[in-house]
Amino acid sequence: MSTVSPFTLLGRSSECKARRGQLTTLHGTIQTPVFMPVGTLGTVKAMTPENLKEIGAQIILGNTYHLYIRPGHELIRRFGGLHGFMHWDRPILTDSGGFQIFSLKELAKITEDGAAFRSHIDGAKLFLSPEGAVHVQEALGADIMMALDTCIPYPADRDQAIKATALTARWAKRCREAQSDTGQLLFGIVQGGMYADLRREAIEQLVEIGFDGYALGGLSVGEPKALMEEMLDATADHLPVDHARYLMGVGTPEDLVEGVYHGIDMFDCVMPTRNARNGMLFTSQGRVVIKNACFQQDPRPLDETCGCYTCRHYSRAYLRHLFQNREILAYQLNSIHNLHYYCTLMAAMREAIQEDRFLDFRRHFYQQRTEPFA
Ligand SMILES: CNc1nc2c(CC[C@H]3O[C@@H](OC)[C@H](O)[C@@H]3OC)c3nc(N)[nH]c(=O)c3cc2[nH]1
Repeated sequence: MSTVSPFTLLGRSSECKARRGQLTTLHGTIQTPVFMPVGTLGTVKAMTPENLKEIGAQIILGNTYHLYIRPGHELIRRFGGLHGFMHWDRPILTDSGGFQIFSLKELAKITEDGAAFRSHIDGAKLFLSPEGAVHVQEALGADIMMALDTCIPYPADRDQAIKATALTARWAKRCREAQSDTGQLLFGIVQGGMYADLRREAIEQLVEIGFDGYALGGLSVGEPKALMEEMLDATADHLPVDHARYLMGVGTPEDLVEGVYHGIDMFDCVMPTRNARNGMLFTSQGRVVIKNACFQQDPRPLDETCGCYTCRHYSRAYLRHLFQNREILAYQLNSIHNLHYYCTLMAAMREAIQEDRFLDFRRHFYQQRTEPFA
């Protein structure tokens, strides 16, 4: 497989580990740090591809497990892969399903060969080997594929973490060897539970195999924030400096700022879209719970400093009215705003790193907030 890294380091903060880079894929080059909206089932919920481009989304996520179960990767292949199927012509990253299979608990049986599980939809017996997970993602046409891993739950004892991390490394090698020569990128996933030494060992094993980028998995799985930060601080800069670093499933706006501070390049999280549908909106001053009665006659936009379509055209009173009536437009307008907030936050961090003023940016980011996000 290609040994030249598709990631280029463009700049680093002189005061911390924050870095600015770009990642070249078959469907274009991504400026990092970057937030990736989650589109598990081949759609970022309530958003059209045009909405996504307007809010600045560079790359979106899909999920192998879910798409493999329904509608199936062969159908999607026939429709031009995920790009053709969902009318998205920019990069797509697909997660391998390691997390979903781990979430199935007793519904999944993990062996050396792979993961046997029952469909959460109709109970059908299914199986995903590391090779199969790669072939499904090749059929989906993902620009960035993820190795099939076993995500370690929190808490997990050291012996359990050792076993799962070793299996993940053996599966990673099989994934790398199963790849066809399509130019699609493959990232390895670092496990190791909450044991920094196991994580550093896992990094060495994955770097030995050689991947196009490296993800920190097994975090944001219910551990205390301080523990996630401890793992980040102990491992992020043990990842190869000339490869992209992806922190899976993270996080709140604060998590993104702290992740960039620790040298992470890529993030994904369902929070902006899921919270949008629950009426929890992110603003530069902190969160707005739109159903609160205090917004009933509030003529102001969600965020006076925001330039998104929602903030340019609608009042808090109207957004509250839509949400209270469970109007479909509520989910669309709220999702546009929250994803615009996340993508704009990332663009501001890219600029701050470029101008070597990231710590100032980080201080100002916290000063502005009237209350921390959940
Ligand atoms: C939320 N916290 C979190 N997410 C995580 C995900 C993505 C979830 C996947 O599931 C859906 O989001 C819930 C999305 O589909 C996402 O991939 C696109 C992980 N994926 C893998 N393969 N391995 C991990 O160790 C892992 C850890 C996570 N921690």
